[in-house]
Amino acid sequence: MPYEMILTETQGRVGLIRLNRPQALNALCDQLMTELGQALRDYDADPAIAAIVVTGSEKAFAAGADIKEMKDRTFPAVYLNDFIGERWETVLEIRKPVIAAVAGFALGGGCELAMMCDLIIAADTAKFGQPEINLGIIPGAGGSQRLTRAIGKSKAMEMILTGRMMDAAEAERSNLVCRVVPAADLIAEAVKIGEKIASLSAPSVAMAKEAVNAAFESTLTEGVRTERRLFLSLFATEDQKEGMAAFAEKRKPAFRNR
Ligand SMILES: CC(C)=CC(=O)SCCNC(=O)CCNC(=O)[C@H](O)C(C)(C)COP(=O)(O)OP(=O)(O)OC[C@H]1O[C@@H](n2cnc3c(N)ncnc32)[C@H](O)[C@@H]1OP(=O)(O)O
Repeated sequence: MPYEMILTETQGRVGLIRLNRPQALNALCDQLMTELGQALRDYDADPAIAAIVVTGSEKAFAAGADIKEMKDRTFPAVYLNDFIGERWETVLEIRKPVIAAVAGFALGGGCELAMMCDLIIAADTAKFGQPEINLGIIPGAGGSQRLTRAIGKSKAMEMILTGRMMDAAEAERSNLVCRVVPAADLIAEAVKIGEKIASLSAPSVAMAKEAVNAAFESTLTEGVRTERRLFLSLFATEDQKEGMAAFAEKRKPAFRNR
């Protein structure tokens, strides 16, 4: 499918999706979110791809939902059309690791999209925020929940109640992002993480993702139970035998994803 608002390219076994609506700072309109969802599904289904990087431009990862598109929507329209749910949560359905590579603004829905990804790597130019309060609304794509779990109640409350932005250094200190890198290195570093993941056993990668996500979606007891079930099931894979044999034999493992 030809895209108008995103660009896709593959680098080795990493699928790169670039939001490409520069005139609106990658504001997340319906068309962009539909295209993003399609590209994510395509890479998820592609056996040649092991990890996905979602990025924006130097100036903006995404400045949020498209305010101009959304401003005249009525309650029945947003409710009946399941605004947000319908298009925004595709990234949560993706089984392969999804890395958000954020430079510039990641605001509102942009910050929420980044937080729906499995990890966020940030350029030193990144700015995160949930400024919806300035528009007379609140976060609607999970920001009040995911930001609070990532950075804690007090800081999340301050950001969401005042609309204050957080720079990259603060985002790293607050555990919102895994790492901050110079802007010029952002894509290369994100792809490097994807390539490292691609070199590992796909079943263990998928189960590691499922186990970490269980920490967000269940109680500690349920999460530990999920981890245990996944951990034990990996002993049914050839890759577990190969990984441990390779360690004992002091050689590199040759994983076959089974
Ligand atoms: C997910 C849900 C449910 C909700 C949301 O996400 S609500 C949106 C939350 N985001 C915001 O409130 C951020 C809005 N944008 C800004 O505050 C500023 O644009 C900025 C601080 C990110 C950057 O300011 P700057 O002065 O550098 O650039 P602008 O001239 O303001 O923007 C350039 C160009 O982009 C258009 N733009 C920016 N953000 C959006 C947006 N979220 N929706 C639609 N359009 C956006 C902006 O209007 C301008 O275009 P025009 O010159 O053609 O008006």
